[in-house]
This record gives sequence, C-alpha cells and structure tokens, in this order.
Amino acid sequence: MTARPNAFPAATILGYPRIGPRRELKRALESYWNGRSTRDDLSAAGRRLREATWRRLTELGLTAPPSNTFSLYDHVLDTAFMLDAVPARYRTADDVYFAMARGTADVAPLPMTKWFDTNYHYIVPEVGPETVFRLADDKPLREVAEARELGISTRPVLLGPITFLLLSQASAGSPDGFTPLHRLNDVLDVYAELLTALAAEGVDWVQLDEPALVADRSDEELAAVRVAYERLGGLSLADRPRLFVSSYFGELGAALPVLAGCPVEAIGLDLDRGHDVLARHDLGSLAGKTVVAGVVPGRNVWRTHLNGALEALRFLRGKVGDVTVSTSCSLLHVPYDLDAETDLDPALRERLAFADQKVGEVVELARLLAAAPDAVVTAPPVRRRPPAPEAAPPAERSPHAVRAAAQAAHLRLPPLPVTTIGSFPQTGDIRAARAALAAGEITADRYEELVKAEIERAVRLQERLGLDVLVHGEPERNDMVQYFAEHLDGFAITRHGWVQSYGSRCTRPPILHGDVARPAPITVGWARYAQSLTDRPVKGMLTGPVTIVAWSFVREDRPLAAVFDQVADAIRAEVADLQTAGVSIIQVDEPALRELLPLRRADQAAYLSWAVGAYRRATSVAADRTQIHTHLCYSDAAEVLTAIDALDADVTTIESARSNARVLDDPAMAGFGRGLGPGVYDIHSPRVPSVAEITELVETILKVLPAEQVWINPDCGLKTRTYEQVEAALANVVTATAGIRGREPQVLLRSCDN
Ligand SMILES: CN1c2c(nc(N)[nH]c2=O)NC[C@@H]1CNc1ccc(C(=O)N[C@@H](CCC(=O)N[C@@H](CCC(=O)N[C@@H](CCC(=O)O)C(=O)O)C(=O)O)C(=O)O)cc1
Ligand SMILES: N[C@@H](CCS)C(=O)O
Ligand SMILES: [Zn+2]
Repeated sequence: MTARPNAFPAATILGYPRIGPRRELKRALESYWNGRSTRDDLSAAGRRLREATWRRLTELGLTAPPSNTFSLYDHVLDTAFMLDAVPARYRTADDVYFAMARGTADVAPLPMTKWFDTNYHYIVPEVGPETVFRLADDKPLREVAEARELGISTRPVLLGPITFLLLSQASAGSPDGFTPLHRLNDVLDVYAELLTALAAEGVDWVQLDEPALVADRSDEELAAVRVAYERLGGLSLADRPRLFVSSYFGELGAALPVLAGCPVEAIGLDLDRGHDVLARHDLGSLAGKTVVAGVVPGRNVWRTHLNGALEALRFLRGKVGDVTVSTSCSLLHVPYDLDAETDLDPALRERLAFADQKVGEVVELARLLAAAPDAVVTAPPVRRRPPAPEAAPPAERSPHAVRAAAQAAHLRLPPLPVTTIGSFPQTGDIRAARAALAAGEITADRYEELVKAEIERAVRLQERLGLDVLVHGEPERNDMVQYFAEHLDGFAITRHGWVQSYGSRCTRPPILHGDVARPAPITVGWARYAQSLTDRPVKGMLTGPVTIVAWSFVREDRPLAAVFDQVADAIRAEVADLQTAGVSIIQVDEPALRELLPLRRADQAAYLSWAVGAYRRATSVAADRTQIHTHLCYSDAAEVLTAIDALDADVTTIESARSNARVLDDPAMAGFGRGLGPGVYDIHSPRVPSVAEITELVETILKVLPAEQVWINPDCGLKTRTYEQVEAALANVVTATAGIRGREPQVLLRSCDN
C-alpha cells in the first residue's frame, strides 16, 4: 500500500481481538490469578500477544496498525487506571488493577456491564468530585515504543474522554446532580498531557473512540463534545498528533455536525449500522476532513459485499476530504481467523470472514478504491435487511393472579424462596470429559455417567444447604447458547472461534446460517434425571430466543423477526416437552434482552415489541400451574422494566448485588407486579459475601418490594466459580434468609396464605 505522508493510511481497522488465537491471554491470566505464575510472566504473555498482533496485521497489509488495543482485562478499566481514577478502597491492594476488576477478599470489585449492545463487558469506572486525575500510567506510550522496537509504527487507540465519562458512574456520596461529565475539564488536562507526550514520541495519529456518540445525547452532552474536541484539537500540531475521532455501533446523528465543526483531522463513521448517514446528512461539513469509512462490518462474520462497499466509498470520495477504508468497529467482537476452522461446511465457509479475513477485505477495498475511476457516484448505496413480516400475536396465558394461585397451591414454597440461576461450577473434570468425548477418547455412555454424577453432586449440595427450588446445574452445557445451537438445525459451531466476553471469559458464538428447527428434545432427559433425585422442585432450564439470537452470528438474508420466531418455536417445543415430563418450574433465560435494545430511543419500541413477542411465543404454551421464570443479568433492568413486565414471566431474577441493589432505586421497580429475585451474591467475583452483607441487601430489597413477591438468589449462574466458593456463599445466603424469615413471622404467614 502506498504511504501518504502525514495522511491517514488508506486502510485500517479500529481494533483487533486480544485474547489470543488460542486464548493465550486467558491461560496467562488464570495462571497468574491462581498463583501459578508471576505478574512478570503475565506481562511477558501480553507482550508476546501484542507482537504477534502487530506482525500479523502488517503481514496482512496494514501500514500503521492500531496499538493500545490490547488490555489485560478491559480497556475502560485501563483508561480509569491510566487517569488514576482509582477509588481509595483499592489503593492498598497487592494488585490494584485486578482488585478493581475482580475484587479482593475485603473489597468488592467495581461493577461490570455490557459494552453498548455487545456481549463484551466493561468495568464501570467510579468518578466523583474527589477524584484527582493525573497521568498515572503510560501504557499507550509504552505500546508505541514496543511496536517501534519491532520496526512497526502504530496508531494508539484511546477511549475518548466523553465516552469515558459517560460510561463512568458517580462515586457514592457525590452531591445530588453531580455526573462524571462535570469533571470533563480535569480529564481533558490529562488527555492533553498524554497527546503531547505521544507527539514527543513521534506519533502521527491518535484514535479517540467515542461510541457513546451514536446514542441519543442531550444538548449538554453535545456541548461537552464541542468543549472536548475544541480543546484537544486546539493544541498546536507541534504538541499533539493528528486526531481521529471514531464512532461505531450506529450513526452519529446530532453529534456529526458538532464533531465536524471541531478541529479534528479525521472522523470515523460506522457505515454498516449507520449506513443511512450517507443519505441523510449533508456531508459537506466533512469536506476538509479525512473520513474513516467503516464499510467492513466488525460485528458479524459474513463476507462484505465488496461492490456495495466500494460504491459507498466512491460516493463519499466525491463529498469529503480523504477517504480511508476501515472496519465499522473494533474486530474485538469476531474470532481471529477462519483458516483455523477446517471442519466447517465449505459452502458456509465461502460466505464467512473472521477478523483476519476482514483485514484482507479492508486492504482489498482500499486497493480497489485507489484503482477506481474518479467518476462521481451520486446516489448513496442502500443496504438493508428485508422488511419484517407481521408476526402472529402470541397466544395468551391466563392472567397472572390465576396462575399465581394455581402455582402456590401446587408448589407450596416458603416465603422468600431461595434458588440459584441455573449453572453450578463447570469443573475442570467435566470440561475435560467433554473434550475427551469430542476427541473420541470416551464413549457417550461414559460421558452421560459423568454428567449425571455432576448433576447429583449439585442436587445433593443444594438439598444439604437447604435451598427451596433446585437446579440441575447445567454441567452438560459448554455454554448456555452454544449448547442449544449444537442441538438445533440451522446453526454451525466453530472450533477456535473464541470471542472475549469479559476478562478471561470467552464464548464461541454459533453461526445461525439456515432455518432453525428442533429435531428432538434437548434438555428433557437431564431434567427428568435431576428431578428423580429429590422431592424438592427442580427448575427446567432453557435459553430464550432473544438471547440465542443475540449471542450468535445471525444470517442477514432473512428478517430478524422471522429468525426470532423460528428460534422461539424451537424453545416452545422444549417448554411443552418439559411440562409433559412433569417439570413444574421452567426458567427461560433472557439475559440479552437489554443488550439488543437499540441505542437510539426511536428504535426501541419496535425491538421490544418483537423481542417480547418471541419470548411469549416460546413460553405461552405453559399451563397455569407451570411457573415460568426468567433471568436477566444486568444492573440497569429498570430501563427495560416495561418489557420485562411484558414478558409475563411469573418470576424474574435479575443482577443486583454487584451494583449494591441500585437497580431498586428506580421507582418503577416498586410497581413490578410479579415474583422478583434481585441478586444478593455477586458471582463475577471470587469473593464470598458474608451473612451480614447479604442480610443488608435483602433488607434493602424488602424496603422496596412486598415480601411475598421476593425471591432470594445470586446475580447469575455459578459456572465461573469453584465449589468451595459456591458452597460458602450459598450457605451464607440460606443463613441470611433464615434469619430474616425468623425475624419477620408475618412474612411467613402472608406468603403461606398466598
Ligand atoms: C452468562 N453470560 C454469558 C454470556 N454469553 C454467553 N454466550 N454465555 C454466557 O454464559 N454473556 C453474558 C454472561 C457473561 N459472559 C460469560 C461468557 C463466558 C463464560 C465462560 O465461562 N466461558 C468459558 C468457556 C465456556 C465453554 O465454551 N466451555 C467449553 C470449552 C472449554 C474449554 O476451554 N476446553 C478446553 C479443554 C477442556 C479442558 O481440559 O478444560 C480447551 O478447549 O482448551 C466446555 O465447557 O466444553 C471460559 O472459560 O471462558 C462465562 C460468562
Ligand atoms: N442459566 C444460566 C443463566 C446465565 S445468564 C446460568 O445459570 O448460567
Ligand atoms: Zn445471568
């Protein structure tokens, strides 16, 4: 590729996976956390991964690959750490960075939540009036120097100051009305210092990621954008690199003219999800800027329609300054390399592109654009999914009160029933057994024996601890989505297609490429076995249609609503079969309901209506006395409370402990009319919560919700914890609940009458 002096490279990507093609970072992290290796070993593993990434990207044809896209845990946490936004309670920890991410024996971690509408989770920084910002870590500079030693010039990627502050939460004790954005000027001081240091290192361009700008933003927030980029762009070019402000996950909308009016040299547009920008906006304001055109989708695994992308690039070229070909967002959300997938059906493979193939597409498009005649393309190309068909209205269940009475008579549960979310620890043994089955080293019968032994272990433990509604523990599942995808028609599974979900945790999103159908029952045998071991009710456990779709790579040649309906029908058949098998409580998890919520308010109602429709389609086959549970694990449930209500589940369990039951602050929570289990145990941390802590959380919950509605449960499944941690934590949950039941006998009476 020809270099353009001081110009942005003709082809680029906004970021790249960092977990390692064989999950090398996962292994290095877990080894360090388990005390089997040192911090230096971990740093060395990081260095090897960065070197491999820069070399690979150079080999694939990028002239100045991005740097600082690597992170030991999360890039938002890196930014907080770099700015020294470290709450005082973590400062004395042995490893401050990981204490913020994972907590210590004494201190809970910072909350973690979804990165926009993806399945990646970031650590939520805490910013208050008391935070003293300073450039406490020079990671972006170190990475530039590290790459330069390899003979590679890079473009450091920073999380932009606006997105950093909008994603932060106000520290406890901040005065009313305070928001982290009020600290913008202080944060800008540090960004300015950093930019100057990067310029002194000889860095030409810096990328500032501002994905928060593709959501609806208030006038005050847009004014903050102007302040930020007038300030940073206002530094002289001797004191700063050229600035590339990237946006992704949608269209910039009202933020586009604001950014265009700021003295930044390049602006990134998501032309996959925000392709309408070409038709809707007067691009004249970008005339003097470089536009980094995100035409290669970074959120799916399908090959790019090169002709359509080239049309969009040529249209843009006629309107703006320089045009650079790019991915629509970081490639963090797709697997590394299709070439590692030797088992995929060749007809499907042909349609796919993973990260490395997408880099190839970007490079190829830049070549085609350079070679394309300068003829003006006047009409912006249109690329859309086919329109959704009218979904048939879901069949209705009886009103909740009728169902609740039937269920109470049938289940006879105590007040404040204690349950878990489904999974018990995925032990090394059970994972090894699954690997051995796949390798043909053990028979299917032997595997079944091992899974049954794990189910029995989980059931016996729950009985011994005194839980009220048991689960089988999900030991037969590699992942709550992948497992179902493996048993449904229409999906393909990869062997190495790992994508980071948070920290060291990864998933292999299935590829939904054909018509979805359920050839045979999936969970009924395990559910029957688990129930045969105990007299207490054991919940049947399914993943809902929205979550299966959200956590898969989904075909784009069919309307999304039609895909949802096919998946919903498959799950509906499973609900019906579980019920016939005598399972009286069936949980249909929808942790991704909130995640898929469109970032723009204008698009949310339509989404919620067909997402809710799909859920109800899957569950409305349940009889009155079958109790339907759902589970959603994010702390901002209040935002979609109406939709959660519309799911019409009898009981909903949600994440709450990790954010100290803040979810209950929303007044709407008090009006939630069905069973609700706000989590009282943060399962993302190895910490075991004490009886006192759990009691306090339950008391907080009981201040907001009537006791007869309340369920006691962890935030989410226990698969990432050890049996030792789980046993101790659940024992404390049961003790705390017993203490509260004992103190409040009226609660007992009310619920028994119910
Ligand atoms: C609940 N969450 C989930 C999300 N997304 C999902 N798709 N699934 C979820 O459960 N999003 C929101 C939340 C939080 N996110 C996660 C994501 C991932 C995990 C997790 O625990 N992941 C595991 C991998 C799970 C898995 O697929 N396991 C397989 C393969 C295991 C493996 O590594 N095998 C070894 C060989 C076997 C051995 O000897 O150990 C190998 O291949 O080398 C399985 O169990 O068979 C992770 O470890 O990252 C949790 C929450
Ligand atoms: N039933 C699943 C839900 C996770 S969101 C589990 O317990 O792991
Ligand atoms: Zn969950």
